[in-house]
Amino acid sequence: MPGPTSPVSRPSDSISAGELRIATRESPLAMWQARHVAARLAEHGIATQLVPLLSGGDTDLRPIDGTRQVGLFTKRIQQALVDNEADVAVHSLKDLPTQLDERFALAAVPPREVVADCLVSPAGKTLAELPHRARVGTGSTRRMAQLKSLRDDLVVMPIRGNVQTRLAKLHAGEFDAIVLAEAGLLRLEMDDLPRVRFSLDEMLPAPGQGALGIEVRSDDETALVALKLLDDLATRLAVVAERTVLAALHGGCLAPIAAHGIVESLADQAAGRLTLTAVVMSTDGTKRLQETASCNLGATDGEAVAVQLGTSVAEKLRAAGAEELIQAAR
Ligand SMILES: NCc1[nH]cc(CCC(=O)O)c1CC(=O)O
Repeated sequence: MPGPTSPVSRPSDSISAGELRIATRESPLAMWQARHVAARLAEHGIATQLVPLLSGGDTDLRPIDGTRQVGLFTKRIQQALVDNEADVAVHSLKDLPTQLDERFALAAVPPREVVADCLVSPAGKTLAELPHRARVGTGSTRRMAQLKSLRDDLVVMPIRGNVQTRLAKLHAGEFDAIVLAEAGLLRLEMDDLPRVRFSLDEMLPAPGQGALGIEVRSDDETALVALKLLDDLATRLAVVAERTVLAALHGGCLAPIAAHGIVESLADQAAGRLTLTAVVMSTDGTKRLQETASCNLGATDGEAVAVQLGTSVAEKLRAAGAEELIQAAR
């Protein structure tokens, strides 16, 4: 233990000079996320450089783990870590497959801001205000199922593309409304876009929604120490629990599975508590399985507790018939 006169050692003192290279795709959301991480690191005196990666072309398709279905959004920037073109990969955690690659460490999960989904329509209507048989755009079975259970007259239609593309389709009149993660809109500085936030009871979010996940090479101590500065334990434990449900039910990002974790009183270790709610639905919204469970965090390894909680919630959902609903949605 250092004596009272020793200088206080801050983690950033041990980071050697040199810029950390942050890989980013060129979409506006990806660029915002990379710049956000650069700004947070700058607050700790850590210099960075953005490495924009061209999207499209063969490089996008190089499989890094043998599978092509999962991780479409995340692979290109992971490849930049493997090729040593960059040191830091910033993801929307929602897009990061639950099966993590051992070559990378999830070095930081920064504080989550807005977790909820919202309904976006030209006049900012609530779901109840939309006309009979309104056309609502979403590509997500999770959102489709919850929309149908709220209003079974709605015509839920598939929509693709990035946030800007979806908004353009809405404003071209292809849909009466669309559902988006509010976090994405806020990151894109669309604060003034007419929208109505769903409550968590109406529309439980996707595992990891609204959070970022930052990967570095597992053996890159410099990057690990630097990114650790941005890690928020409460958010990390919540998303670990949420993602454990998805993994345990073999859900993948296309399954009608929602999960939301929340940590209370983390500062007071003895009272810290993690609560997890997860939902599995039929895509037509008529069947809904829901489980909620809590655990004390105590002084134990929080992540192990979060995994246990996620596993036990997934087990209860499975016992209630979750896998049948997930299979049927494929
Ligand atoms: N799959 C696309 C995607 N990935 C992350 C976000 C938004 C930000 C987030 O959820 O963290 C979005 C758009 C959306 O779902 O509306």
